[in-house]
Amino acid sequence: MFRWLSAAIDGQDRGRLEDAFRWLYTFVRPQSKAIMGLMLLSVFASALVLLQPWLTKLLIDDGLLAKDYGMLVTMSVAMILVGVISTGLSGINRYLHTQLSGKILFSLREHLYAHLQTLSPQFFGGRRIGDILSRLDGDVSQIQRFAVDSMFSALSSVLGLVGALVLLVTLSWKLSLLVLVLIPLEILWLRWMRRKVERQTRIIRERSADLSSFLVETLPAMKFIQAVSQEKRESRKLNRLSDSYLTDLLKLQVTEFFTQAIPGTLTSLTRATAFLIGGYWVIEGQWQLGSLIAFSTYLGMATGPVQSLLGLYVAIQRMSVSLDRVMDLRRAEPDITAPEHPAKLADDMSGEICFDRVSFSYQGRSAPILDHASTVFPAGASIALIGPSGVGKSTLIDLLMRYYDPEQGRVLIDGVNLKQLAPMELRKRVALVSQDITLFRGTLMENIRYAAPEASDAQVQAATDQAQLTELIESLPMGLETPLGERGSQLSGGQKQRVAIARAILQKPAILILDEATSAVDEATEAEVIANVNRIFAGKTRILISHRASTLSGVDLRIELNSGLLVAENTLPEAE
Ligand SMILES: Nc1ncnc2c1ncn2[C@@H]1O[C@H](COP(=O)(O)OP(=O)(O)OP(=O)(O)O)[C@@H](O)[C@H]1O
Repeated sequence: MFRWLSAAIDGQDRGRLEDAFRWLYTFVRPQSKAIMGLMLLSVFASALVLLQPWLTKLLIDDGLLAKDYGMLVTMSVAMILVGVISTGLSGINRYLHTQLSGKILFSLREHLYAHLQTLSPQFFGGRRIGDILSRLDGDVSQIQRFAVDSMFSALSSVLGLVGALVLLVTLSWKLSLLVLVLIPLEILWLRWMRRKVERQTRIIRERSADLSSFLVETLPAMKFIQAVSQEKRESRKLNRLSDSYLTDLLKLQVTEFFTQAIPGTLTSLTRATAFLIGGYWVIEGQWQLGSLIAFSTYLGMATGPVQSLLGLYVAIQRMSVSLDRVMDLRRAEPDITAPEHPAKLADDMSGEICFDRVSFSYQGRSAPILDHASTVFPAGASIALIGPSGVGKSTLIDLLMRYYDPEQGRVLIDGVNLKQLAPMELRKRVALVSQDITLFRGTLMENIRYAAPEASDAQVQAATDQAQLTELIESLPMGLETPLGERGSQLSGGQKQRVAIARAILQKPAILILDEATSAVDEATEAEVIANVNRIFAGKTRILISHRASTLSGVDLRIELNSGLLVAENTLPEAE
């Protein structure tokens, strides 16, 4: 089946597509019971649809023309019953269909989201967020529409087609020959058009990704755009993107129109021919009027499914484009993985960090950030990591958090190579407060608890006191329960930093990193925050990165990063 589907699609690597279908099937399989139920319903519904014209034929030929009142009443009642049952079935069908389709759509999206969560910053850095969004939204919906809607419509089409063909032949095998001419012509036409549809669909999906990317990039940056008075420029950009989307959409519409219109016209021609020949037979008394009317209805019923089955071609082309775009996300491999048997860090770990001849450079950049750099961040000490801007201090922290692995050398915590640890285990023990504070829509309380959802109210209260947040909380209308708005837009830079520090306090890490974490607060508040941090995290390893001398005064050790090397210098007098 997967091979057949892949073979029906042009322009793509078949093996790759077969894999994609197999992957898609893993989401459909768990729903097999619901699918069977819906299939049964479809069989019933199709049978009822096919019954209607036959009842009409009996009503005309055996009731009206034969002047049989009993038959007239029976057929009328039967028609009403069939109509009512059909309506009931279509209601149930719709409900179950939406349920099934929703389940497949959401499990697909949740699976992809979980996969994205395993990917490194390198992946997200190299992609436009709007493009990822468009794949997760539009493309996933397109696949779901195919996996459920098109498949069921294909099933009822096959049932409708077979049933209608049988009844057509029963009514008149001679006139049925017309269908034999019509169907091959339609198939030939659609085969010819499908490559065009596939190409244009791909373009449309890309245009839609361009639009999403534009909105995702510019909406959060609106304040900056206003500040530099570039609103018109962005509006023009949106206008250009919309224009090119519309142009390509219209091209696709025209192609799709002709793809469907030619078979439609052929059907009308066939129908007219059937009326001409059949009508002649009725006038000549060789055929009955009811049979002619039923024949014409069944002809429509036979060509309708042929069209929708062939329209399935178009749906497959559209879906294969989306499937490939989604699989592109699925195929992205996580750079950082947990080893099969990960090591554990002791509960009372000391927090010593060792860089052992570590080399690292970013892809596409020639200058290495670290070049056989070695040093030890002693356990329980407060250490200033210093170096000029852009030298690689944050990168070093990324290596320590294992967002990247070194090209050479090892990073060790308590003597354990980070590569032997599950990233989650490591990151639970290291709290990082960086320059960019991530806050989510939700209350202040929820944001502070983000890294330690199990923390009690009293613990949150204590953490906010230690992070100098008391005054802010008192000024907020609902205290800790105040909603923060999109990405904490109601807080100042310094307040955000203190929220992040409270968060880190609750995480109870063995190692704390403050990467420019207090740069946005005034020196007096900073001194207080740092004094508190030193008190709360006494005995834990603390790494401070700052360009402010005051932040770094009073540390136990300074480690300088320069030209890819790490050099440690003691700041305290040697102990006796
Ligand atoms: N994802 C990336 N891909 C390629 N190059 C990068 C990436 N991130 C950072 N760099 C480059 O690596 C170098 C080190 O950046 P990093 O942010 O680690 O410096 P830093 O010492 O923390 O700087 P600052 O003190 O200004 O915060 C810079 O030259 C930067 O341009």
